[in-house]
Amino acid sequence: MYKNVFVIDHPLIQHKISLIRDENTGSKEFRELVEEIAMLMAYEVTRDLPLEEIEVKTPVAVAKTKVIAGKKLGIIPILRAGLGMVDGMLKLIPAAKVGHIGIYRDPETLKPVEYYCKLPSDIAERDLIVVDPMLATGGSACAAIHFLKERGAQNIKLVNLIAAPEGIEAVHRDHPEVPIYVASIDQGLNEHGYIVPGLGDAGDRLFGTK
Ligand SMILES: O=P(O)(O)OC[C@H]1O[C@H](OP(=O)(O)OP(=O)(O)O)[C@H](O)[C@@H]1O
Ligand SMILES: O=c1cc[nH]c(=O)[nH]1
Ligand SMILES: [Mg+2]
Repeated sequence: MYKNVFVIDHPLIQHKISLIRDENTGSKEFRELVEEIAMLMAYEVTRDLPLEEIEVKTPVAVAKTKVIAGKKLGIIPILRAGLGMVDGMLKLIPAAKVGHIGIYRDPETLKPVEYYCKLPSDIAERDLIVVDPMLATGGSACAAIHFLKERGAQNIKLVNLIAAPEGIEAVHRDHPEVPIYVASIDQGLNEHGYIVPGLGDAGDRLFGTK
């Protein structure tokens, strides 16, 4: 439907997305599920990593076999809610470095407000995976990607669990080359800028606030 958007419809991911949508799912289970979904999504998001051939001596013979070709990766969670996806991603790509960008959405204006940034020093040489469970208006993701580009990042992917069409369109408008990986594209936004049906406030549900 959208160009450069990958909806990951694996049954395990879809099942777990249904569980985190449920308002009766508590913080402990919500956190565990977000981590698991992030790990499963990492499998798809890393599908295009380049390989190189090496030789490995097995107990029987020398095998010509493949390993990932030394790509440097970075995982960039948008705080707070993006933190919930980091450990799941790191389980599959443990050598990745992690850079944090703190952004919250002003509840009145819905505009992103930046409050923290700590990135690996070689950010410009890394392929970056920006993670945040929710893509609503797209303001936070667009700001984070803009911030990374200002610091030299050239190869950026965005990974969200649930996206609204408005957010996808905003990212496409501002950063058309950035592929977006999502588990669901929902109906849209309500008058408070929440994704419908969505799952509510991902940060609050992860950390038990509000
Ligand atoms: O696409 P947008 O309209 O910008 O909305 C999405 C943002 O809103 C949420 O963060 P929130 O502002 O609730 O901060 P938090 O993670 O600290 O709870 C979410 O985790 C995204 O970062
Ligand atoms: O539905 C939404 C929208 C923005 N942020 C969230 O956590 N949830
Ligand atoms: Mg929040």
